[in-house]
Amino acid sequence: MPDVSPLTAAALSAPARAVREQRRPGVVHLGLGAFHRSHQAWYTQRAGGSAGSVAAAGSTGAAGSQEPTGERPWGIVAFTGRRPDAAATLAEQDCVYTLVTRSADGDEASLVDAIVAAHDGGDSEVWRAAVASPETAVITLTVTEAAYRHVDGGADLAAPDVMADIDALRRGESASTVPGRLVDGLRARRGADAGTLAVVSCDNLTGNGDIARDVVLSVANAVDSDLAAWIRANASFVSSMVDRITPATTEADRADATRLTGFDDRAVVVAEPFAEWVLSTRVAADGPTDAFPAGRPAWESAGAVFVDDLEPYEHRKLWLLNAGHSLLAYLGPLLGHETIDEAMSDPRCTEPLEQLWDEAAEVLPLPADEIDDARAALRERFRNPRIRHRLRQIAADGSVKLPVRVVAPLRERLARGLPVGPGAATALAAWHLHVSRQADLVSDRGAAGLGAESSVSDVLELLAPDLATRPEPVAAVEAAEDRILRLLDTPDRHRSPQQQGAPA
Ligand SMILES: NC(=O)c1ccc[n+]([C@@H]2O[C@H](COP(=O)([O-])OP(=O)(O)OC[C@H]3O[C@@H](n4cnc5c(N)ncnc54)[C@H](O)[C@@H]3O)[C@@H](O)[C@H]2O)c1
Ligand SMILES: O=P(O)(O)OC[C@@H](O)[C@@H](O)[C@H](O)[C@H](O)CO
Repeated sequence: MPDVSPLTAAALSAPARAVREQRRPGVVHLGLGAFHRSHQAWYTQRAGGSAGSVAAAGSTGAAGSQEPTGERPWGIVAFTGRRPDAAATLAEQDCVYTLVTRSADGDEASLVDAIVAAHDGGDSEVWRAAVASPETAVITLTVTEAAYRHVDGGADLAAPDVMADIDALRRGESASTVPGRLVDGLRARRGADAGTLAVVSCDNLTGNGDIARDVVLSVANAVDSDLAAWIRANASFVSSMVDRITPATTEADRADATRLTGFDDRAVVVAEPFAEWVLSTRVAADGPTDAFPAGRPAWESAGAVFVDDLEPYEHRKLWLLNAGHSLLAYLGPLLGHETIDEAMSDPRCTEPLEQLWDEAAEVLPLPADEIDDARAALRERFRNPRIRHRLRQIAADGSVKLPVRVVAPLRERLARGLPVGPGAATALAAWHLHVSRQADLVSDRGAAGLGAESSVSDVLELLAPDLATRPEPVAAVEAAEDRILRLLDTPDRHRSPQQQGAPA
């Protein structure tokens, strides 16, 4: 390989460097993972300022293409969720990183420079100062579904770490959970009299802004009711539907990026070309009257859409894309597959996938042609052979994901007198087999009680207690489980001899 230099801000073109110097640190982000870098940071970059193009030879594109608007371009102060590593890595390269946009035909690399600072989320002093800064107008979140610690109507106040946070916050000390950290930051903002702001959730949950609000207010109430009242009046909580398939980065991805740019980048992110962001403008009756009371980047100029009623968009995405992902993530490994595209080449996976989509389509509040288009696009996106999206990554935390992706549309069907359907039943049965028979693959503390002896009723009790005593769902999932077990016993041309002996 020709000369490879470490990636720093010096790699940016002169106009991009000029834009970067003007960036206003108005967005604070919590959860500095792959998805934030491929999605919100990319939208923010494209929303204002000039291109973040690569100055060096070998570049193949620019992350931003907007002309300067006259307003200062926005910048992001990003915090890791759990470990400091990602912040340290990014900070070492001036927070500039490569986005590899990977289509079925090839890769395009661009540099993203919208992040202006990266910090360890455990550094509570820096976190408080960032949230309390009068320049901060928006907090965005990508912390995973499980991190909200959500139970009906609020945070799980009986969970030991949430209880510990409440005690710590009462003593004026820092918190460790996401709801606790948000309360800690917002208390500092109240203390600084820095005024209103918006909290935007970008995690795969229905009504994710409402969930963020509920968990924050419940923890704040337990700490200090005046603080809760201040947060209610000053912080808007914005729900958003986010979409861009972004697998965890591998060493091979890093090498690909280096080949394209000539830089050694330790914070590369790879994503599909498709991207969607739909944000709700609806506000709570007792909160700020504007969803973004302190302003925001012009994300719409980068393709984001603002709507009053988000529900159809989030249901489309969660009940088709994410439900399909979860079905494949549990069924696929049982059949010897490792990635989404591998599972998509196996009719034993695609048949229940299409059934799952048929079932969701019947209760989606959208025109049939829109649903057909979305399904056609998903087939193509899932089949992209160059996006190696590992089923194991998607499988994590099924106990939190399945209620949102699979149980919610199923409940909607039952409410309308429709049958359970084999697609949803297969997803739930495959999850049961995954957690009860593939312990080495399971990463889900919510599923800890489901061992080899667990039954379908136990599964439903955990995911959907209201369905656990109803004969139809139990029978449908049991029948689906039998079907999967028969598949596992049947030699198939899709399975290598090694795989044929594996699961059971
Ligand atoms: N990757 C995608 O394709 C994609 C697409 C749409 C939405 N999302 C949403 O973004 C989330 C993150 O995805 P990612 O690809 O960036 O994952 P990632 O593993 O790269 O990053 C996850 C981030 O969340 C933080 N985190 C995890 N658990 C936490 C906890 N308990 N408390 C605080 N922080 C915690 C981690 O520290 C990390 O910063 C997903 O869970 C999903 O809700 C991801
Ligand atoms: O990121 P998670 O863990 O919520 O879910 C895994 C995937 O289903 C998800 O990341 C999708 O790739 C994404 O939602 C596509 O926009």
